[in-house]
Amino acid sequence: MSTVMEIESLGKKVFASADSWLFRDLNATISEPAIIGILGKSGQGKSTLLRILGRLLAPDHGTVRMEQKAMEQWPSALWRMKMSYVAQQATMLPGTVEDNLRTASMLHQRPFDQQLARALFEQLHLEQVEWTKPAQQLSGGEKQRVALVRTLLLRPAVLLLDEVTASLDTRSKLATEQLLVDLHKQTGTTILWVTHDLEEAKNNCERIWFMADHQLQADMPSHAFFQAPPTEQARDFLQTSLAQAHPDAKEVHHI
Ligand SMILES: Nc1ncnc2c1ncn2[C@@H]1O[C@H](COP(=O)(O)OP(=O)(O)OP(=O)(O)O)[C@@H](O)[C@H]1O
Repeated sequence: MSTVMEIESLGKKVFASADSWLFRDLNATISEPAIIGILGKSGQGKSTLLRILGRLLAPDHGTVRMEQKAMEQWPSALWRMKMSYVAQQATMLPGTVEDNLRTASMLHQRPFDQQLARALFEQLHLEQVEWTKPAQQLSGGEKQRVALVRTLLLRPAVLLLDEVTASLDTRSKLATEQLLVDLHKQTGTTILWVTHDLEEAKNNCERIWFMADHQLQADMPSHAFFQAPPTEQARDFLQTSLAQAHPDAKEVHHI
């Protein structure tokens, strides 16, 4: 099987700054389909990385290869269909829920798979949502899940998820996590999953990428990362995140 993705010396400068890098010299190879959690403090460039991978932003250095072909050699629409970004703040297109579902497929010249859309709605507890409803009237959590379904209908090889469970209640969050894990198992979809929820990363991700100090500091199996965080920043990050999640705990070693 060919490599899923290679990231080569990728860099992005801080806005309008000639020599300050948000991250630089980022290298990683995803040699087989996986669910990878991307962790790091706020402002490390996790969303920016996903947006570059999804070709919504250009890098200032380096490139990304998919199927051994550099991103510049791909038509951008085809790249975006194969490697698709789902934003934290879901943006609904004008029109109804059904318009939203159909438009994404239409734009990418894919037949609209109504059966799959219905099945995904059911799995994500969206079956009560009328397809004739104006999409702008959905709640934040409904928009987030509809945006995910809209993207899944394109059957991307790589899903780039930016805190997609952040505005969901527990039941919807667990259903979404289960759907993503099942999808990976059944179809071999690779998932790059930015999250601030350590339990979510620990329970669902096989590998962890940890971003700190303008670099990808760790790329390792999830259990190893949580059991023995490899750098001081990683240890601090886990301690701080756990202390925030469990303010009553006296001392937290690792989860
Ligand atoms: N297009 C861009 N070019 C350069 N810098 C950017 C760009 N977009 C965002 N930034 C800056 O990069 C920094 C990191 O933003 P980003 O949202 O990628 O971090 P993050 O790690 O995902 O943070 P959070 O966990 O809070 O979502 C911010 O200071 C932001 O202003």
